[in-house]
Amino acid sequence: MVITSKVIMSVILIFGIGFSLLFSYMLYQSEKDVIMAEMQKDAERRAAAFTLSLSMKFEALHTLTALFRQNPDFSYSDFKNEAKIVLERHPDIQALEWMPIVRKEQREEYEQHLQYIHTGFTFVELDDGGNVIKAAERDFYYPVYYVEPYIGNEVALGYDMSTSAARLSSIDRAIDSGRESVTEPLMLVQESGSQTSFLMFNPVYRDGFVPFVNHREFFVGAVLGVFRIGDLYQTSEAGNIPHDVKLLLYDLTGEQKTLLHTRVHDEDKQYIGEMAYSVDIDALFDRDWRFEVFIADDYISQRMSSQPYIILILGVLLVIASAAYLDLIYKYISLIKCKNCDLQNISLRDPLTNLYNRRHFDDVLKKEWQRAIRAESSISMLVIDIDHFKRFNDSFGHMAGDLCLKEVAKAISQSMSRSNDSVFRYGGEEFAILLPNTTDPKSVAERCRQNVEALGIRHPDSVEEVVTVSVGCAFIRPEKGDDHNALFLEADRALYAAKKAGRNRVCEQLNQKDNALVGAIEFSPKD
Ligand SMILES: Nc1nc2c(ncn2[C@@H]2O[C@H](COP(=O)(O)OP(=O)(O)OP(=O)(O)O)[C@@H](O)[C@H]2O)c(=O)[nH]1
Repeated sequence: MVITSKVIMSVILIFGIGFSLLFSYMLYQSEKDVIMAEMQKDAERRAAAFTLSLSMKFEALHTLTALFRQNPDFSYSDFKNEAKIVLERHPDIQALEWMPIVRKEQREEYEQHLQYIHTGFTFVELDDGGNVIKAAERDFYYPVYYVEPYIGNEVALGYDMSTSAARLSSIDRAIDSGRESVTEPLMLVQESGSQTSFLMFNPVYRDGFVPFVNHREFFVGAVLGVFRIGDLYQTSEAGNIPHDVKLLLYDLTGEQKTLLHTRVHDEDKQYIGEMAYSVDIDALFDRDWRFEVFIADDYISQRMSSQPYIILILGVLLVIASAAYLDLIYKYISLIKCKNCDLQNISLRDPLTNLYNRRHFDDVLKKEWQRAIRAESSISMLVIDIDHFKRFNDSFGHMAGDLCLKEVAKAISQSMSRSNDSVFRYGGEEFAILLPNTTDPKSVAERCRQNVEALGIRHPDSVEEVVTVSVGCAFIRPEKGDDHNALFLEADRALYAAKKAGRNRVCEQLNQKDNALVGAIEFSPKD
């Protein structure tokens, strides 16, 4: 199979561009992986910062709780002083509160006790419409008794937490476990905006110890911290997020997934719906919180370097340049080959008639001779000579003689019907024709003779008054060891016979070994 330059070029282009694409895609992927890994590291760092910030606030709450555990009869002013110190360091805590357990019979005493600071103080609850009303009578109360800062949390003072299921379940957990407990996300009674909050209860027992059993019997109250999630989020390092990242904080405790807070820098951006990364917050005791990170559509493209594209463009250009260069080389080589062919062709042809020359005749005869031996086929030869050409030259001059030679050559060439028949200018006004695989050269010879005569080139010194040719032909089925010159000699002998018989005729030398007619001469129908 001959592989053309176009096929090679196509293969180079397809593979080269394919490899460039593959390589730049791999580079793109690895850069993308690095960007995603950095995003994950960043999310983890923010989650860690948020966790640390929460832990520090809880730690501060513990300090305040410790004071109550030492002295459960801590006064309001002592509480305010201690709480102020904590709040100075943690201004993002919404409020610090003391919530005693008050039995039915103690309610009046408790209410009166605080009325000297807050006139008209009473235990309160919310009605179905969310209005603050006086707390109904019940066996015991969990009222917000001390609150700091008071400003901004006025509504919370006296609020009976036992009326809120979310708060009550957290208080119960704290009492029974002797440990701090965090509520589910809820709306504060003092909330003026739409932020979600949570409370943290630190239980305090009589004598300051956490009892082994009967926790409820010894429970005297709880120190609690009130936290607005948005404020915590904003003040921690987690709040400072890049433009193209959206951070969502969820509570996953139980079966529900509750959105606690969203942090987004640029609301107008389009964020990919699928979560890019999530990281758990593990500072919240019995609650499972999680950050989920979403990235903008252009998050990766904006961080991506132009390297993969440069590699792709350079790769494609290099491949195209290589293919073009190769194409040039191919063209150059074929040009040289062509020139060589032309030169070779020139060296094989006769410049006057453009027929093959004598040198080439010898080569072709040897080859055809061998081929005929191998194929056990016949080979025929015609030898054609213009009649009285000397006279023609003498009458019309050498130049007219040349023109006549050209016309005769053309007429002879056009008499050939097979593509593998070859016409040669054997020398002077003599032509030789090789007819491979042919046993009847006489018909071709006769056609040549007639075609030349039909040219009608005027020849006053010829019998027919036009230029004619005499043709000698022969055929042979050569065998190994036979001399290839024999065929020409036989045809030439026939030509001699044709000349001798009066010219303008075909004469065949019957030379077949099979029918033993060697040496016999047979003339064309002209005679
Ligand atoms: N114009 C021209 N004449 C040529 C060329 N080659 C050979 N001749 C002439 O052809 C003539 C051949 O003459 P002869 O060999 O005597 O044969 P003839 O005159 O054709 O006579 P017969 O062959 O016996 O019919 C010579 O005069 C050559 O000069 C050529 O290339 N151009």
